[in-house]
Formats: sequence, structure tokens, C-alpha cells
Amino acid sequence: MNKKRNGWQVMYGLIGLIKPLLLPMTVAIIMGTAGHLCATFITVLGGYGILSVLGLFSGMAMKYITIVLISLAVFRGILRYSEQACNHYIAFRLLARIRHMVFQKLRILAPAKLDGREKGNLIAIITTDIELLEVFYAHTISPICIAVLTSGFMVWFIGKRHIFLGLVAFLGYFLVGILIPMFNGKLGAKLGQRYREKFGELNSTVLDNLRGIREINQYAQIEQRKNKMNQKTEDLKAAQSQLKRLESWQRVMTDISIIGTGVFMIIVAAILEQQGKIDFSESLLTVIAIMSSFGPVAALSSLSNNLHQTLASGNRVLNLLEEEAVTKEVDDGNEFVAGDIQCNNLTFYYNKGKSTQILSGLNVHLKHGTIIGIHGKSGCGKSTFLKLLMRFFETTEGEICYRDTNINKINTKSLRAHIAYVEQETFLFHDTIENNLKIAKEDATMEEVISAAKKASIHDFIEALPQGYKTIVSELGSSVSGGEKQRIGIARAFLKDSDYIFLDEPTSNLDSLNEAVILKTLKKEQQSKTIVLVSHRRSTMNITDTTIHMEETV
Ligand SMILES: Nc1ncnc2c1ncn2[C@@H]1O[C@H](COP(=O)(O)OP(=O)(O)OP(=O)(O)O)[C@@H](O)[C@H]1O
Repeated sequence: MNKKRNGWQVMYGLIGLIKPLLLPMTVAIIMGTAGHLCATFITVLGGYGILSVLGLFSGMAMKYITIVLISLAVFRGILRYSEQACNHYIAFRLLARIRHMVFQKLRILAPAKLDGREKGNLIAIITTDIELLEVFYAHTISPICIAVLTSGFMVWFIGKRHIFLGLVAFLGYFLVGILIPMFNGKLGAKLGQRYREKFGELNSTVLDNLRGIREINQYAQIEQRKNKMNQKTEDLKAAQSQLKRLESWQRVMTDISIIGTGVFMIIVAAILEQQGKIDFSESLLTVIAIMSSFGPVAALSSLSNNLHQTLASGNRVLNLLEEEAVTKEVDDGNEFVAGDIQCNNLTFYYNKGKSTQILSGLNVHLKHGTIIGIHGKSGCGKSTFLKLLMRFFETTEGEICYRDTNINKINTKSLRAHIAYVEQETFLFHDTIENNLKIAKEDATMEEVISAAKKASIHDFIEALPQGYKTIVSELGSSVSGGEKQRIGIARAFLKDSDYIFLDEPTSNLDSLNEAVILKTLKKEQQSKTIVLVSHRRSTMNITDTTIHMEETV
């Protein structure tokens, strides 16, 4: 799903995600605004103090001015601290909330979503994009609101002396807080994006070099790889210095605009004073007030470079959260009952209309209690067929029935609970071997775990490890071979002890000795189970009762 939204729509959508946190956010914004106003009025009150000493102001005794000044300074400190504390609370809570929402969504979208070619994108969304949203919530929304509120208040305060003065203040804030950021945003968006691209390129070159260090040594590529990395570093440096130049230019423009507004204010105040519309003290206080109140709007000018990227991240997160599952889970259907599997006129496309057909009119009958072998040329759809039997994807046409019940009418959880599916790649978690096996059956006893490992011909290997079944997988590093991983995957399937076992190339990395042990176990287990075996190996296919030649059926 790739819906494009404009900046406002993204902001609206992102604010909608954090409704429960709107209250603390509002409190943080109010405290931030009050804190900035305290800081401004410390200077303004200082002006009143000077006027009072000069005998030009008698509205408040010096003693009270001093008390209010000290109180404002204390409040400023308290408000700043509370605003920061509030912002940190919000930042952690909202990241946790959005991560939770994304993972909940992934549970619905998986496994089809995780099966596809978008894994890389998903990882980027889960890591970088969500992280960047913190910038949006804590460092974009809040500063914008604070800038609007403080400058609104100051326009009113200054405008109370004379409407023209209020107008000058409004124009100054508008220039610094809106026009300059918008102008810079246009210039900075491209440079910012270029910088991030170059940063990403350097990162992946470094990672590539680390991962491929063996190949680099083996093929004497050190010099070439070093030159490539230096080139990427130079590119990054160039992009960075362009961005820095723009940032300096932004600062200069902002400072000139602030000083320009101050000068303009002095001129307008002087004219009004000459015309007798305001007195000297009012014009002095107006100039002090405007010059000391630009902090919140000036902060907006630095937002613009990142805003583009932040909103793009927001758009991707919103897209993921709005995505509909390719295959909706059935939870109001029938409980699973084991029996023969019948596929009638099975047809399947991964993306309807867009890509090529994978299966076309497949009719097969998989008898319960037998071993069925599937073979065919690479890419003809063997693994896809198993995924359809697992209901990772819905069939495009035709039907799959388990004991005469259409797969779409069986509760998905119940269906998958009765099938052990071993994919071509086995993933091992950073945990003990025992726990890695037990993910197939959490409450398994040690005897059951060992028995499953023996059936998969991996028990001896585990026993020979220094801590046996308690060995942490990652401590073995890359010393777990492809064949050992594969046997751990198969042991999981034996431990699950379900009615159906679907094995996708289970023996591709095994020597004939281990293969023989596993095939013997499968033959033994067959009476009570349906075993579907996808394999290119003749020796493995020898144990099957029936064989389906995939290319012949498509
Ligand atoms: N999630 C997916 N989205 C789109 N196309 C896919 C997806 N998964 C697989 N394909 C494509 O579907 C076709 C069949 O893939 P499949 O993995 O089922 O083949 P296979 O017969 O198991 O191949 P092999 O023997 O090489 O494992 C291939 O062209 C593959 O690139």
C-alpha cells in the first residue's frame, strides 16, 4: 500500500495516533508557552525597572518589580524543568504506543507480508521511521504550538500600546516563523534528503565490507573496497558541507530579520511617539518586548530541513497501519478436523493481475496417513503450494479442503496448530538450544525434547556442546552449520507432533547418514500423519507413497 498524503494529512493522521497522550502534550505545550513568556517578561520587567529608576514609570514600586522578577525567574526554571519532564514522558510513551500498534498490525498482516520482498522496507519502518516520529511529536508539534501561542500573546501585548506596533510584531513573527522556514524548507528538503542518502550509502558500504570481509580477502579486493569507501565518505562530506552552508545562511537570514524587525519597530514607535500616540516608556518597552520574544519562532527555522523526512516517515507508518491483510484470519469458522486434503482447480497469483500465474488449475488429492512428495523445476510453485495449504495466502481460484471442509471455513489458528511447517531456512533465536526447540511446544518435557532431537539426528551434536541443550545459540556464532540448523528445524516439527508435517527441502544440506535417520523417522510417523515433502533429492523422494510432478499439473 502506497498512499500519498500531503503534509497536513500526515500531521493530522499522526496526531490521531496518539489521542491518549494529547492531554500530557497539551500540558507540555502550555508549560512551554508559559516558560517562554516568563523569559520574555523578565527582560520586559527589567525595562520597567530601568524606567522606574529614571523616574519614567511609577505604576509599580521597584521593590515589587524585583519580587516579580525573582518569581518569574523561579517560575521559568520550574516550567522549563516540568516541560522537559513531560516531553520525555510523552516521547517514551508514544514510541512504545506506536511500536505496539505496528507490531499488532504486523501480527495481522503476517505471514504474507513477511514472506514477500518487502522485508527490508518493513525493518526500515520498524526502526528508523518510528524513531523519527519522536522528532515529529516532541520537537515539531510542540515548538510550532508554543511559537504560535507565544507570538499570538506578544502581538496582543504589543498591539495594546498601538495597533501599528502589533502589526509590526505580527509581520516580524510571520517572517521569521513562517516565511523563512518555508523558503528554507524548499531549499533544505533536497539537501537534507541528499545528505541522508549519502549517509545511508556509506553505512551500507561499511556493512557490506564487514559482511564480505572473507570474499574481499579471498579475491584481493582490499584496495578497491577501500577506494569505494573513501569515495562514499567524500560524497557524504560534500553533502554535509552543503547542508551546513544552508544552515549558516538560514541563521544569517533569521538574525537579519529579527534585527530588521527591531529597527522597524523603533522607527514606527518613534513616529507614533512624535505624533503623541504613545509615550517614551511605551515605545522602549515595545522594542524590548519584541527583541526578547523571538526565541520560539526562531526555533522553527531549523525544523524545516527535517520536516520533509519526518513527514515521509509518518506517511509510511500510517500506510502500514492502514494496510489490509492479504489473508484475513478466520475466527468464526469450524475447528480443524484431520483428514485427506483435496485441492480442486487450484489457481494462484501473488499479485492479482500484476504478476505471472504461479499455479493454474491444480487438482490433487493428499491421502491422510501417507507421504506425498512434490517435485518440479525451481520456481514452479512448490513452496507456494505449501503456503496455500497453511493459508498464508488465499487461493485466487479453486479450493483447498481438509476433510471436505473448505480451508477458508476453518479457524486459522486451529488449522495452523495442526500443521508443522519446516521452511527452507530455519531461524534460530538468541536463546538456548532447548528453548529454540521448545517454541514448537512450550510445555514439552526434557524427554520429549531429546526424543525429537534424536529423531532429527541432532541429539549427538547438541550433547557434544559444552553446555548441551543449555548452550546459547548466538554463542556458537556462525559455527552452526546449515545442516545443523536444518535438523533443529526438523526437530521442532517432530516435537510439535501434529497431524500434518510439511517439509520444504528438508534434506538439502544433509549428508546421507543424517538424511537416512530423518527419513526413517518420517516413515515411522506416517501412519498417523500426512507428510508433504518438497524435494529435489531422489533419495528423499524414495520414501514417498505418491509423487506430484508440479510442472505437469500447472
Ligand atoms: N511473496 C512472493 N511474492 C511474489 N512472488 C513470489 C513470492 N514468493 C515467491 N514468489 C515467486 O513465485 C514463484 C514460485 O516460487 P516458489 O518459492 O513457490 O517456487 P519453488 O518451486 O518452491 O522454487 P524452489 O524449488 O527454487 O524452492 C517464483 O517465481 C518466486 O519468485
